[in-house]
Amino acid sequence: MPDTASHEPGGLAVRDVSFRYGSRTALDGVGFEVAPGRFAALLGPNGAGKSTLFSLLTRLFTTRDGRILVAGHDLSRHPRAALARMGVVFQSQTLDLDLTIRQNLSYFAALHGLSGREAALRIDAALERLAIADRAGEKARNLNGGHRRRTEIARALVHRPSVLLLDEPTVGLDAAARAAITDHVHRLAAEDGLTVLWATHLTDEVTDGDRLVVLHRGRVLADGECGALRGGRSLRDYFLATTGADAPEAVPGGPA
Ligand SMILES: Nc1ncnc2c1ncn2[C@@H]1O[C@H](COP(=O)(O)OP(=O)(O)OP(=O)(O)O)[C@@H](O)[C@H]1O
Repeated sequence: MPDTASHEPGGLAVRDVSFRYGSRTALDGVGFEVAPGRFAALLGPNGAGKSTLFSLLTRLFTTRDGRILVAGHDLSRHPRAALARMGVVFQSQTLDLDLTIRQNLSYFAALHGLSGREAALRIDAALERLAIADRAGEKARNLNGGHRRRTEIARALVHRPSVLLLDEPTVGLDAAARAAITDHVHRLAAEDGLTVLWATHLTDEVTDGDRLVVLHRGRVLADGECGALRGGRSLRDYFLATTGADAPEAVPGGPA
């Protein structure tokens, strides 16, 4: 049985965060909060600043402008405590293709100080949760893109984070795999209480009950429940009207 009651509650808060690359402003006073157990979509066109924000959230970059709180822990003052509560799925693929699925997760568990029976139980639970337990003994190289992504999500859950960050996690996947992964991660929030921040430029990955943060040219243009924000319009039309940017939303056969 997957261990689903394992995620301590804890939300995410981004407060007045700014970042510049030299003279170029990439983020300008960005602020939003994601309540514990909510799925939040960070929707923005290319160049909006999503990857820059993810780099700040994961401490690849740091800034003095603004604050980030992960499950109540200030990322710049208590980075270890904050990062320990965070799971991350990066945009580019980060599995060791020559290792099995289980080995990839075991290696990651060891980095978090987990080994033996405890690590094995957690790995089993995470693989079950992403419905890839039956592939555990296979080398990552033999998996398709969708299953590799699921493995990365499972790996991000092994240390039982309360906040899960995903940076455009469906890039390069076909419509069916995209729908499956979008659905899996929505369920992690709804059923397991995980706080999720899902960066995307695809409007069909966002559902009406999701928290929606629209980022454009480094600023938050809208923040609220998706269904309420879009009203009678499609999300794509709402997004176009809000940003003036084009959104390559629906891939035929993609998530509803
Ligand atoms: N290393 C860098 N040096 C200078 N400017 C950069 C650098 N990285 C990003 N930028 C600029 O910062 C802004 C935000 O870029 P960022 O990559 O964060 O956006 P994004 O929303 O993630 O877009 P994409 O989906 O294309 O990755 C853009 O104007 C981009 O050109």
